[in-house]
Amino acid sequence: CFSGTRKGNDKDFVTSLPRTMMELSITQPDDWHLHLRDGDLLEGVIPHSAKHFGRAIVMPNLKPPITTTAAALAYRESILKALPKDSSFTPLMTLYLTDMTSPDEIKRAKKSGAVYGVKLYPAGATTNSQDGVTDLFGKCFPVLEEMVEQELPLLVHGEVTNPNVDIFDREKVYIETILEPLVQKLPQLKIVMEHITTMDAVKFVMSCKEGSVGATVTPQHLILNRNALFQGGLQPHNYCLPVLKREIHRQAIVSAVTSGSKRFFLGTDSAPHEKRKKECACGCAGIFNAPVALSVYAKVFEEAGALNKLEAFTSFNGSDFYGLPRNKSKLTLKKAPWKVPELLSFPFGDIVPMFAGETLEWEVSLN
Ligand SMILES: NC(=O)N[C@@H](CC(=O)O)C(=O)O
Ligand SMILES: [Zn+2]
Ligand SMILES: [Zn+2]
Repeated sequence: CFSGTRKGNDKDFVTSLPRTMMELSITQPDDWHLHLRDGDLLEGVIPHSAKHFGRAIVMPNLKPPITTTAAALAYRESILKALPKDSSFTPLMTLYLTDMTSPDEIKRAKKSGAVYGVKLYPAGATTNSQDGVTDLFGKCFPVLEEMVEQELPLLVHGEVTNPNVDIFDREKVYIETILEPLVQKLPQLKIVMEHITTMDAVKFVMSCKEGSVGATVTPQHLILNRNALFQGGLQPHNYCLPVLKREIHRQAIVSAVTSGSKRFFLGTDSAPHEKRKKECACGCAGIFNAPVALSVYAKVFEEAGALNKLEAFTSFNGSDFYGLPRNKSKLTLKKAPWKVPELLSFPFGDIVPMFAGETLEWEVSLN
């Protein structure tokens, strides 16, 4: 049971008035890894992120990808236009790194004030990564050096694409063959290892200098293991990349984030695809978790007995890593059951959210 009062003391953020009405007041979270898409899909999904999160690092893997500052600025405008009227949600833009990206583009990106990171997709690793990097050290080194100069972090989808490497080992091999050498060669480069899925990633991040290498962690990689892909039949809505891993890896990630380490922060990797593109032969990778993400994180921290560490993970560590001010506003999480919709229907089609139709225990209460 929890004790404390809501107001008066910053540390007393948990209240247990009646036992059934447990509430947690936290600084408004940010989402440091988000896919907002574009067009109709953007308009459909953005309210779900804007409702809970103050800011988000917006991934650039559109078709075509956001490879220039000009494209990032235009994308930012379309995001702002798609926002609900009273929303103060702030999109933080990223550039999609290619073999052809120039150091000048990095300078422009920084100068724009709108771009907060450069995203590295190994070519072929994930959704819309076909224009990604084929040879990081051979083709992108001058750009990486310019990023050090401009203090722009490299955001990494850390998986090798070699078909001979087992899909469950792709993150580990990426760390060994790319990330460890990269940190050796360019120790001043800030790196975010995105959506980590293995104990190997936890160890790697912990082995680096705090503040120079961080990691985002998704709800799915904290609460599901790879059994969830096949439970009672093939489960396309639990399919994302990097793919879910063994239970021991999930436990290592839970330990890392609930330890209170500043190196790990919230990044949902909410990645909507239409239902018909998930429930088909050759379904897309990506889980639409924006509506449930905060509920899931709260449950994971509660089960680890670490609710007192939740706020740092959701609302402090990411902004501190990026060198941005923490949010000022607050958000309340209430321990109360709520049912996740089975389906979100839009004029253009349907989207199935993570945990569709299930009852979750923590509800975001919007005052
Ligand atoms: N995570 C996913 O499975 N999919 C993401 C891409 C990504 O983050 O790798 C997407 O854009 O759909
Ligand atoms: Zn990715
Ligand atoms: Zn992603």
